[in-house]
Amino acid sequence: MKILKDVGISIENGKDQLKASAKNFPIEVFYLRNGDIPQYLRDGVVDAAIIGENILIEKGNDIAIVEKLGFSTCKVSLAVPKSTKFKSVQDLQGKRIATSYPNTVNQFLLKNKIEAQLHIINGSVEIAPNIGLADAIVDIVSSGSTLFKNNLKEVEVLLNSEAVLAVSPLISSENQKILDKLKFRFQSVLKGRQSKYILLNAPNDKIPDIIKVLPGMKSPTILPLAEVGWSSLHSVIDKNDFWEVIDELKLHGAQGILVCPIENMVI
Ligand SMILES: Nc1ncnc2c1ncn2[C@@H]1O[C@H](COP(=O)(O)OP(=O)(O)OP(=O)(O)O)[C@@H](O)[C@H]1O
Ligand SMILES: O=P(O)(O)OC[C@H]1O[C@H](OP(=O)(O)OP(=O)(O)O)[C@H](O)[C@@H]1O
Ligand SMILES: [Mg+2]
Repeated sequence: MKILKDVGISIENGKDQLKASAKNFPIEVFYLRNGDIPQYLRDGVVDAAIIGENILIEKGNDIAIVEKLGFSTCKVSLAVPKSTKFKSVQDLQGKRIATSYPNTVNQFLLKNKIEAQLHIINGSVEIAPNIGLADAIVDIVSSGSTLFKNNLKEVEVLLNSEAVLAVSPLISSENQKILDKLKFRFQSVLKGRQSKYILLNAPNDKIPDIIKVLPGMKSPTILPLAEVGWSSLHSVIDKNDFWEVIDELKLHGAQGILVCPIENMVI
């Protein structure tokens, strides 16, 4: 809902309403059960969906991903009780594994030539070893606190997941055009989230060194300050390089450094 809001699409949905229209963009939004979405896409009931990649891997291998969206990141992991001496995945031979992700687990077992017994359950998977239902589990791990609370330890990551925009194979060319517009807006917001706008003041003789640290989208903007011999530089930096860049800029004589968030970045 936040990414839709950030791309300027406002959804009019009353309390607990499962179908809503956008006020200012030609889409309808359905709030559907996560695990049902791959089938809705396959059948063309919906043209596109925002869904966890882990669910597509489990139930919708045939469905194309349009864009990775960078939120709801999690792993699908194998975990065993803390007290279990676990050396390698071969220790799973003949063991019982509880999971809501049977296809993902079966593929993993096949790849590792392991024969194990699967217990498919829909939720509260982490409790399975404690109630004697299984020797190991495969489930979503994010912070790891659910594993910790249930005395389990993660021993293998089967896959990494994040929210994605997925498309129905039956989408019409008319609706594909709308989806392309949506994808473009998502990309602009995601690039913006990844970047910061930076402004700083520097003596003119330091500008060549500073430009090397600040490549920007094309090249930095340089504006003269009222004080002779000084300029203001504006540029865009990657959020992840932020602190290293600031340290280098200071070394090169930059002053009055301002860093601002970017709402949208259209390249
Ligand atoms: N703790 C978490 N941290 C990050 N992402 C998560 C977490 N739990 C779930 N997700 C992501 O969100 C998606 C939906 O979560 P989950 O499967 O828990 O749905 P749910 O709301 O419990 O739905 P359902 O009731 O249909 O099972 C998951 O497929 C996964 O991609
Ligand atoms: O590593 P953590 O940060 O603890 O997150 C992982 C937990 O989050 C999800 O459960 P959720 O709270 O969605 O409950 P659910 O079982 O009802 O889906 C998932 O099924 C794990 O149990
Ligand atoms: Mg959940």
